[in-house]
Amino acid sequence: MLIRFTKMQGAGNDFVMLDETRERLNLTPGQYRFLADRHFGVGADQILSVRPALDPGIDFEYVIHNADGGEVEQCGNGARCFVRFVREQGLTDKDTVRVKTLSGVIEPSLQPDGRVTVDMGAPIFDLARVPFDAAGLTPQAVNSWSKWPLALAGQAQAAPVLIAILSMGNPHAVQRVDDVETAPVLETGPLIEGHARFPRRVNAGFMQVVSRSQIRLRVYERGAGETLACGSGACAAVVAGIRLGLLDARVDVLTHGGTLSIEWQGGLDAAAAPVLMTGPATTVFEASINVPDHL
Ligand SMILES: N[C@H](CCC[C@H](N)C(=O)O)C(=O)O
Repeated sequence: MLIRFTKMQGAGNDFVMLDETRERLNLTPGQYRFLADRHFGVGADQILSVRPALDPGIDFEYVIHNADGGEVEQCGNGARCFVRFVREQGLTDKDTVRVKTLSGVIEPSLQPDGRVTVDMGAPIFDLARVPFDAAGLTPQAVNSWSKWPLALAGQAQAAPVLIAILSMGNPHAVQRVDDVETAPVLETGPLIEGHARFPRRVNAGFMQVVSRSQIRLRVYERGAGETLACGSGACAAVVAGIRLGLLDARVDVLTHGGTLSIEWQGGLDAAAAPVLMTGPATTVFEASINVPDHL
């Protein structure tokens, strides 16, 4: 099947964009994996499909598949690329679009400086909705925020202590490290991602606090491995830092792929405040690829 696609990236988190507004491609998980494959396909962290909205007041639907072929609920960097894509493809003339994903509605907006701001909605702290199975675990209570030691199989080093388990529509487990460059991201990231206490697996964030307005972040993503940036992961890390009293409301998140600016006016008494993320969204190239039919 010959498929036309657009390759995009947001802070180095890269995507294959598919326009399904006129017809569904009905791809299989194996075909999504093929598109994401950096040797046999196009190469991407996620495949993002644009579909017509079915609900009034919603402009588009947005379907996200990780490189492993699994469908997921949210993708922050992808949301920024999404709005640039629908504008460049002439699918809308709006600067702000309302987009429905598996986890709800988000609103990416094109900014005059070329960056894109996304209202990512409010973080979700209810562990059952992350989901996280806390049965038998006793958190180390810190203020009103719990720290969760997470025993990892076969690891000699001490169990990492998660300072935050929350959902940005997709699941995140955040820990604080002294130096992201020496943190065991590739060793413990996969063990956290697939840990049995996360029934739908999890994105594992490693956050280094530089100042009250700057962090460095690496994320071992569910279904994609370590990416150059993770938008929803940046939101989760900043929310965690603010809740612990380590960060102010506006934080620059330095990732290997670029800088994301996150703002959250939430806190212990305003947890329902939305998280705003601003960052780049770039079109790399457009092309077509022949996707094998039986994958
Ligand atoms: N791997 C993530 C999806 C993409 C998240 C990331 N690309 C972002 O920018 O939010 C998950 O399985 O939830």
